Amino acid sequence: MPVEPLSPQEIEERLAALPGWSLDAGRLTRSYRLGSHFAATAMVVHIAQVQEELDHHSDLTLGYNTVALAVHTHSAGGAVTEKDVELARRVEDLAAGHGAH
Ligand SMILES: C[C@H](O)[C@H](O)[C@H]1CNC2=NC(N)=NC(=O)C2=N1
Repeated sequence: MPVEPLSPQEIEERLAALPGWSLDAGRLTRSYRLGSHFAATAMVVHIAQVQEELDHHSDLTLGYNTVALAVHTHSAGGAVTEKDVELARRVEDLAAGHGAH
């Protein structure tokens, strides 16, 4: 089933409930800082598991002690959709357990 693009107002509403997330160059983005490179790496693996479960994948960047995500929906022509919001929510849910902030 095709996913519909969210309107700018819908994106703002979703972002209001996702502190730390923003719309940057048409993608939902957030960066996290962690306690070590190993902790950041473990979070990347956890996010990869969620992305496989959802069959929805961000551009996921591992730094020394940072993890950054940028996501939009390829199958919706690069628009932001509920699938991106769902991934952002799932990442928020797991972030605290990794000590990410
Ligand atoms: C075949 C597979 O379901 C698709 O290619 C999925 C994979 N992950 C995806 N991720 C993102 N961000 N957008 C998509 O449209 C998408 N499509």
